[in-house]
Amino acid sequence: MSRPDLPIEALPAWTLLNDITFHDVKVAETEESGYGLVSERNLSTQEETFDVPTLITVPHSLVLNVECVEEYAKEDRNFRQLLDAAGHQSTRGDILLFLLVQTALASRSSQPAAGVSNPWTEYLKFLPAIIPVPTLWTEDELHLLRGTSLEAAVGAKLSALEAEFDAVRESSSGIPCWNEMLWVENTVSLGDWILLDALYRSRCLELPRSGESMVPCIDMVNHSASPTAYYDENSKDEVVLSMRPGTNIFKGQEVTISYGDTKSPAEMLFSYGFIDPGSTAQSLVLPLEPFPDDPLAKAKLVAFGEPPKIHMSRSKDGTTVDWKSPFAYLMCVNEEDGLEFRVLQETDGSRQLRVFWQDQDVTTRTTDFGPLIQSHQLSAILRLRVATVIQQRLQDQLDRLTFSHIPDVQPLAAGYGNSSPREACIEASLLLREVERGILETGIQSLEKQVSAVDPSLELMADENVVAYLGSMETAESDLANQEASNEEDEDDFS
Ligand SMILES: C[S@@+](CC[C@H](N)C(=O)[O-])C[C@H]1O[C@@H](n2cnc3c(N)ncnc32)[C@H](O)[C@@H]1O
Repeated sequence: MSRPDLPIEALPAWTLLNDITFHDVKVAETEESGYGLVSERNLSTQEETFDVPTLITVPHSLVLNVECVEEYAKEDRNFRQLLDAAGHQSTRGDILLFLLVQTALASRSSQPAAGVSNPWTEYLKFLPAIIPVPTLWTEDELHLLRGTSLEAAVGAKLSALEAEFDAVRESSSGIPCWNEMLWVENTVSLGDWILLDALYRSRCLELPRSGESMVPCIDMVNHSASPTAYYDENSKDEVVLSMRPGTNIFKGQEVTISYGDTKSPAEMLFSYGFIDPGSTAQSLVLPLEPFPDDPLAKAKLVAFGEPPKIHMSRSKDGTTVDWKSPFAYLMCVNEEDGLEFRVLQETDGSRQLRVFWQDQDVTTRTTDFGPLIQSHQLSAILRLRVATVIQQRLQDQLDRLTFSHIPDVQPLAAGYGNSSPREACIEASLLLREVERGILETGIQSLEKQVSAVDPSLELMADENVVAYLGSMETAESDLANQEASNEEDEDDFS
């Protein structure tokens, strides 16, 4: 669907009509980040002040959150049917349905069969049609992410978006007006759904009272590691953008906020389409899979209840990596260690999977196996298993990152319609690869120290149970070797 654009010069008229006030700032084209907010005069605030200047005020009625979607459904009976059939599962899902309908309305020149226009119908026309997040990258650009944590994440997201769109299509096909407008006339496609998801992800805010929301005009403010403004809700529930205390903004300078300083580079790229090295946390999240030959793998996944992951974060000085992976502990314990699954029949006939650890019901504590194994007699061995699993997973990821073939790319020259990756995608992916490689290498080194048998002072290897366990393994191995040697002798005899 082609969404008609409105020039940014028309935004002041739209804001006036909708009671949004701008004080000494305007939305304008920036050099590198699309539209942004620019100061129209020199502004400054004292360090210790509560009386900070307000730059933008947006009425509560324009805040697009789950209540706003509900209110809209009260005015529009047809949308109510669509929301009841395909919505009410998440704030994001309801807002996407609302945006889908507004986009469909905005793209129609004739009187629509369904849907009631509201301020968002027009506002959407000011928003960019090109959003640099990886779910909207081309095939060639996605190849640049091979071996990074985003490789699997972007693929999984695209599959999830396709499934979501199919579900909306399916559940609304029985409602005549939406069936005609959305599906028979093919007014919207999967591509539109992916674009709306990207718009939502890159522009939604977490407000203190209104929760997850989109706010017109505040969503025109770009990010900086040294932000000069922040958003909040005032006593009238209006959303306000205010200057930070102790800042100076010169005439013509961009006003910025922080999109958060605890997000990983992958998260920044995934949500916003850029990485700011000055404000990202040195962290990395990798998916983890149970051992393929573990007969309890399925039960462990069901009992764990969420996708297994490894979270890693590197210290500020870059020398150590901390990791967390509650599933890795569950993954590494077995029946002989005291793990048991039982299926219990409830009085209402339903069946429930229960998890037992050393005869204690720990069904509600499956993410706690780290602490749970502490009291086990072979706790050090179990921790050694876990450390080895994590180390191997990091090594596999590092190998994939190192050996995945990155095409020798030439950036897309402006104005040329070829399929080469865009320069911003190349730069962002190279930065992501560099950061993730550093975290993986440091993580592997930290784990190597833990599991290394070379340094006897190290915690795991110094544990007497581990030494005894490895000693028994060595004896078993040498018994096996002796047995094989004597078999060979036998074979020699036969020959
Ligand atoms: C909330 S919107 C801000 C307004 C946006 N620039 C526009 O043209 O509508 C967030 C998007 O702005 C861009 N952006 C914001 N801050 C940026 C930065 N520091 N560097 C690069 N792009 C940035 C990214 O494309 C991001 O997805």
